[in-house]
Amino acid sequence: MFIKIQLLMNPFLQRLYTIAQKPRRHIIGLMSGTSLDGLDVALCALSGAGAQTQVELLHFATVPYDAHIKAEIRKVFAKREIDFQQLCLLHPHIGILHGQMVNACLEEWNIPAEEVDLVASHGQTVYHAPKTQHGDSNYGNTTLQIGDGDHVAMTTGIITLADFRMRHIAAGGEGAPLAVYGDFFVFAKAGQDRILLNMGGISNFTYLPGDLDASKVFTTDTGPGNTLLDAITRKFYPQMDYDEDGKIALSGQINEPLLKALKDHPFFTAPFPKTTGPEVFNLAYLQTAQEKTQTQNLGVPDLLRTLAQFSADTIVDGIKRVIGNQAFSFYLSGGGAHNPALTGAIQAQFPGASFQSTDVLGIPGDAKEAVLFAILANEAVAGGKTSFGGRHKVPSVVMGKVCWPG
Ligand SMILES: Nc1ncnc2c1ncn2[C@@H]1O[C@H](COP(=O)(O)OP(=O)(O)OP(=O)(O)O)[C@@H](O)[C@H]1O
Ligand SMILES: CC(=O)N[C@H]1[C@@H]2OC[C@@H](O2)[C@@H](O)[C@@H]1O[C@H](C)C(=O)O
Repeated sequence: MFIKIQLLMNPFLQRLYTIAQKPRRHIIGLMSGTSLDGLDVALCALSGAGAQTQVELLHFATVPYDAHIKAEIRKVFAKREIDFQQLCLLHPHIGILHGQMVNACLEEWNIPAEEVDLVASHGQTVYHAPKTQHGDSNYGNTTLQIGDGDHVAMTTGIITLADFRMRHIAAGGEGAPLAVYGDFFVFAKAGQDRILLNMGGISNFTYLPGDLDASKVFTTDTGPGNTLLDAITRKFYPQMDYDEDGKIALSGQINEPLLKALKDHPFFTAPFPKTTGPEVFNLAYLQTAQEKTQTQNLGVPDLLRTLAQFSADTIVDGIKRVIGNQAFSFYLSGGGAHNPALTGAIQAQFPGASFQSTDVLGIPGDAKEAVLFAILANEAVAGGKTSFGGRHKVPSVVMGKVCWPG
């Protein structure tokens, strides 16, 4: 006599269980960063987990935000005071929009949704407030990403992992930078001390020691990347999103008093690792520094050149103070890697170091952050065993909440 034991399991949980056991998973990583340029969509094939992770980027696209949605997001972006209804409206709306953008990419790439195991959705950061920044001793670290994961899952029909940063905070981190996990799993190389430098709206770097010791891996934000450069470009040239190839900046001169005033903020003297955002480094911040130095009438080229030097100097200072002045191998990513006003000013301060894009490591610099979220989702379902040495700011946790597509 046979007794049929039927496991009572949510079929989606069963699907996830199967996905976790697959030797190779197809995961779409989504990132919409602080520059608000659009949604980065990276379809990756992943196998292994932890330091054995293998990732192959199959397809990548940046789906641009139209002017309307950019303006809608800006209403609630990095501001202390907002219309709360606007925030609530945008939360599911962006989830649906991101889901639709994924569907459009899959159609374009001629890939049925059934061939994708997971979507890993970062969402849109609207407010980032580590304790060191908000300063209220009654409260801890916090950050808010909108673009609800359930709506991404329902729109795509694909199990979605979302809201990655909260778990990092719950485990003692500041919610950023998360890049360290993907960087260590995929880009660490025995015998080579590497710096992975990402210059998006905000800049961060990961140090990967050549001895591959996870407890020595280090990551931090350093301050602005492009955020102030973009804000000034948009202010004076409303038809431009950014100073392409740093052309305007490179035609200007550095204003030393303004540069000094810009660096005069407690973020830069606070201990590492740390994180920040456009909540601090915005046009009001620049205006205060200009008022202090009476440089309100500075021409746009000089302003941009000074801002590029400000980003570069604070990146260099962070690396030199935390890791040292060795002849590292630098691998650049993020849109700032395309700006010679920024990269030139950094390279000049590390003579003898090698500078390349992460493209040479197989992951294009523009795709790296979206790929990171695919790696984090892979780790959430199939990994979770790497110890980063009990440091609370690099907690040894897996991240991402599971959202079912039905
Ligand atoms: N050719 C270029 N010349 C100069 N700057 C560029 C160029 N291409 C991109 N950028 C800069 O890169 C920015 C976009 O970078 P990226 O997409 O890495 O930022 P993000 O992911 O939105 O930000 P974050 O990583 O802080 O969340 C643009 O807004 C612009 O400032
Ligand atoms: C809160 C937030 O969205 N921060 C972003 C931003 O963009 C760069 C820097 O600031 C980094 O800290 C982070 O993103 C990347 C993906 C990270 O967490 O590593």
